[in-house]
Amino acid sequence: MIIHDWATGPYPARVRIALAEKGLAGQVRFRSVDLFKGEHKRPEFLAKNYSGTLPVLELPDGAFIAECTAITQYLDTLAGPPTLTGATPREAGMIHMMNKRAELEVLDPISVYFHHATPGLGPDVELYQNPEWGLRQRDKALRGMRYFDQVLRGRPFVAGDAFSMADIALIGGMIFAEIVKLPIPEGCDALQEWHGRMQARPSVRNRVTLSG
Ligand SMILES: N[C@@H](CCC(=O)N[C@@H](CS(=O)(=O)O)C(=O)NCC(=O)O)C(=O)O
Repeated sequence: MIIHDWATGPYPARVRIALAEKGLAGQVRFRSVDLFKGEHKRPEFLAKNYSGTLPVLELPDGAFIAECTAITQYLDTLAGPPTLTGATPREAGMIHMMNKRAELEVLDPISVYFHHATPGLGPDVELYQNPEWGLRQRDKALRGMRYFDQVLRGRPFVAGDAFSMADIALIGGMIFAEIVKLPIPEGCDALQEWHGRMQARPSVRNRVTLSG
C-alpha cells in the first residue's frame, strides 16, 4: 500500500499514528505530496482524491481511499489489537461520534483558521482567504478544547476507557494547534494531562519519521 501524504501534517499524522498503533508501518510506502507547491491541487492528484487533500491511501488494486476516518477504519480491519474503532456496536458508535466531534469542534476549525487567518500554505495555494471567518473558527476551536477538557475530567480517553481513533483525531487537533501556536486554554488541566500522555506514546512521538 502507498500513503500519499505530507510527513509533518496534522491530518496525515492521524493515519501515521494509526499505522504505528496497529503495527502496519511495514506494509506501506510513503509518497510525499508538496502542499506548499500546491501539488495536491493538480489534476494528477485530484484524480486520486477529488477533494484535493492529504492523506490518501492507495491500495494494491489501484483503488484510493481518502479521509482519515475512512483510512483508519480500513487499517483497523487489517490487524488485530488494539482495536481503534470499537470492539462492540456501542463502542463503535461512541468512538465514531467522538472522532467526528474532535474533527468538527477542534481539528477542522483550526484548519480553517490556518488557511484563512494566517499565511497558510502561501499565496499561490490560498487563493481565497476570509480572515474574519478564520478568527471565528479559531474561537470555536478554543471552545472545543474546553469541551474536551470537560470530557476528559470524567474518563481517561476521549471515547471511554481505551485509546481509540477518537483520541487520534484530537491529537491531530493538538498538532495543528501547536503549528498555529494556539495554546490550550488556561484551566484545561484534564486536556493538558491527556495531551501529555498522548505525546508519550511512541506512535505519536515517532510519527514524522515513521518508515514504511
Ligand atoms: N477531511 C480530510 C481533511 C484532510 C486535510 O485537510 N488534509 C490537509 C493536510 S495537512 O494540512 O494536515 O498536512 C490538506 O490536504 N490541506 C491542504 C489544503 O487544504 O489545501 C481528512 O480527514 O482526511
